[in-house]
Amino acid sequence: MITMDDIIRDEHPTLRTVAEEVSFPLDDQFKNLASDMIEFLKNSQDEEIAEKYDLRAGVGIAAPQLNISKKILAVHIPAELEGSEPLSLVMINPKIMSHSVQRTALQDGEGCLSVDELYEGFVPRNKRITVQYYDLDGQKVKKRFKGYPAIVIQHEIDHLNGILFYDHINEQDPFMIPEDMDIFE
Ligand SMILES: O=CN(O)C[C@@H](CC1CCCC1)C(=O)N1NCCC[C@H]1C(=O)Nc1ccccn1
Ligand code: NI
Repeated sequence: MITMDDIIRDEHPTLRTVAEEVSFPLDDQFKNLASDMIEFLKNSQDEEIAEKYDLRAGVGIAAPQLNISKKILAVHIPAELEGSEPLSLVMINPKIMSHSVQRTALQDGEGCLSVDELYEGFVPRNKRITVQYYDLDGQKVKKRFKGYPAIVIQHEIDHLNGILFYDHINEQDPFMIPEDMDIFE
């Protein structure tokens, strides 16, 4: 099972590396990795398991955070989460095909399981995105996302491109709200 010891932390070079596309048919190792990633997110959201294995609750994880520089990400947003639809999926070779001009940012900013320091400030994200990706069976999928799921997916796709959330925070005024951005409560 994946624990916090498997998650690399900032300054590790893999976090700043553009990950490689995965080829199909998918090796079993990547199928196993994908299910391990989803299992980690579920475990991290389970109070007892998280307590037992000292897991930090997470709603998304990308393979580079496990020092695997491949374009694989997992998202697991629980049904109980206020203000979001539930979402549980694995994306392989994801690409944002189009997005809204309108942007949004989480009211409390963002954190990252690979970043132990706190970076305060709004992280501007596209409000709506259309993502093309492959599922574990190699099926090509094209799907639109908005709201909290769209924010999580953008945070994870950033990891595949060596980008960390604080790269997006305005240095002069971390809490500035540009004209085209709203705050996601
Ligand atoms: O790349 C992936 N990561 O770095 C894990 C991150 C991904 C999210 C950060 C902002 C958008 C995606 C993550 O999940 N967090 N960031 C650090 C600590 C908190 C934790 C979190 O938001 N947890 C959570 C939220 C709601 C319900 C349950 N748990
Ligand atoms: Ni992260």
